[in-house]
Amino acid sequence: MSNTDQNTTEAVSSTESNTAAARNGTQKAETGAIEIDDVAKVYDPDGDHVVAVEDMNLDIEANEFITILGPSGCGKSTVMECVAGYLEPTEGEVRVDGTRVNGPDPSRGVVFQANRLFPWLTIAENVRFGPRMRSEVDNERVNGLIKQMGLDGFEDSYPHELSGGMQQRAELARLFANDPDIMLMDEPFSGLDAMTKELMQEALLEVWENESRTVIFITHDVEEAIFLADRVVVMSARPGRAKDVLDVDLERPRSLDMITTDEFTRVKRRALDLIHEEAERAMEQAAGRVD
Ligand SMILES: Nc1ncnc2c1ncn2[C@@H]1O[C@H](COP(=O)(O)OP(=O)(O)OP(=O)(O)O)[C@@H](O)[C@H]1O
Repeated sequence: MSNTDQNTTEAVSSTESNTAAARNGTQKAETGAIEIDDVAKVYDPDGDHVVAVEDMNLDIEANEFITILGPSGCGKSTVMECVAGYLEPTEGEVRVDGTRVNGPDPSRGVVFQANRLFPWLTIAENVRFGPRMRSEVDNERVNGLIKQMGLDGFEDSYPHELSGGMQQRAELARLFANDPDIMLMDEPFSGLDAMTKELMQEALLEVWENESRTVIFITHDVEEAIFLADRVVVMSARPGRAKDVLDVDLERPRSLDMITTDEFTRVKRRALDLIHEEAERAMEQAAGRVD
């Protein structure tokens, strides 16, 4: 084995033991740092040349919870898909723990707005699916996640027998069961009623606070973005880039009554001002008044 191979093997195994220890709650994993480095993405269907994202730069630390806000069509999903490895940037690159992203990887789990549970599998089978594919089923962990998501008693139900909120909770349990270092969530709660959404936010934070991972969470809901995040990224109108990054200086664990604090109000006011500016710019763009 070359020195380089040996070093790499040692680095990987120390990362694995670090991750395992962190999942057992003894320390935080240090994997899952993301660098979005000068990323641009141009879509060119039928020669239309849509510059979706340009000059996008963002460094995210391992275990950070980042939310992304921005006007419709500004490129939020495009950025997330570049991090997931579903899309290749036209310029620049995304690195995870220093390594360039070249395609999808199980260490980066993705959740979309519409849940992707398999309709022909029960809830427990859905949650077990990823670990089973890797021959790594830990029934205690799967049952624990089902319980944490308030789904005990529904293990043998099929997705269509559950409400939308319960299906989305099953989707979260499935995501955590896959044990990704990075969780990429594209408006996962946007179809839910206000009460269910609050319960989902609390459930997500509860599991995340126990088992730190890096999260990028896209939302159009300013309060949701602030309540969940360590930092809120506000993107500019298309072509999207990080217009500003707002620190959320609220202690954890978070509770919903924090939305009345001065800090919450400060961040909310700033976020709304930025979004308003960008929404106006997007409308002027659409009307052909600015580039
Ligand atoms: N496959 C594609 N081909 C052509 N254009 C695309 C494609 N995917 C996205 N776009 C365009 O790129 C821009 C950014 O899209 P994207 O979905 O990333 O934005 P978004 O901020 O996530 O939008 P929303 O908030 O509405 O979900 C939009 O103008 C969109 O129409």
